[in-house]
Amino acid sequence: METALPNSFALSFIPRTPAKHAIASSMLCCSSRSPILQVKDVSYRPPGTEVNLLDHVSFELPEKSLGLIFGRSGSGKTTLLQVLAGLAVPTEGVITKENPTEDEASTSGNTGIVFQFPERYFLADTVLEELTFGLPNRAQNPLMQQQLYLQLHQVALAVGLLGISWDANPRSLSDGYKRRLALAAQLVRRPRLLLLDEPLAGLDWKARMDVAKLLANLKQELTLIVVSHDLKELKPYVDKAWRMDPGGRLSEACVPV
Ligand SMILES: Nc1ncnc2c1ncn2[C@@H]1O[C@H](COP(=O)(O)OP(=O)(O)OP(=O)(O)O)[C@@H](O)[C@H]1O
Repeated sequence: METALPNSFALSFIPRTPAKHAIASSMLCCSSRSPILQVKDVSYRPPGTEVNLLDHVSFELPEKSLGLIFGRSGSGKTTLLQVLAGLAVPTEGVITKENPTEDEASTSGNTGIVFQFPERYFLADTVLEELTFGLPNRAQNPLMQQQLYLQLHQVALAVGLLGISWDANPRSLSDGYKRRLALAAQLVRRPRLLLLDEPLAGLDWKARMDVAKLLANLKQELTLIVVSHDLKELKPYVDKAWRMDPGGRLSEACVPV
């Protein structure tokens, strides 16, 4: 079933530049852009423990690029994403994120995180509710409501969700669409930096290729850090890559495939 949107919304929708043919930027090209994220000497030790899970991690990432973090299981990749998202506080070091300008201000800070297997945590019974869960209630204000619809449409277009009904139960979608929905639920909040933990995990071949291309397209609009073991699929779109070694030591590296 086609996605139903109010006519007033359809008329007011002005599409963004189509993001169909994203080209992986070279590292040289990226280095001329200003960093949106700078991480300096960050270490992390969980409260009440003696073990450092991150050991003096330093790196920076230019805006509108895709950074990949790979490495052995248990080396600290997810821990780094949690620290970058503000879910854990570094024991040492500094994380600097470029502030959004006023008109770009997001609804929930400028960093989004998509956890591994995000569809396991769907909260709502319809696609629309899942996308808008936790957003401020705009029902009483027609202008804000229209802005929300515009935002939803742009996001649905960007992640390829327009072919499904807003009323569908998120759990009834295919695995690929579930992953798109989870991604869209973050994008609706308009992050400038999006962190993704194993975005291709558990997907079949076709869905993996689709989601990898989708991430490449998204970097025309925002900056992405992806933790993944799926190097082959992501390599064509990676601008910068780092290897995490056991003990939470991060170093810049080429993608080894
Ligand atoms: N709160 C905690 N206290 C102590 N150790 C922890 C805590 N959280 C995670 N760890 C340990 O820290 C290490 C790093 O975990 P993390 O999940 O960041 O690794 P990872 O590289 O993402 O692994 P995977 O690729 O398997 O997802 C693991 O050995 C894990 O058991």
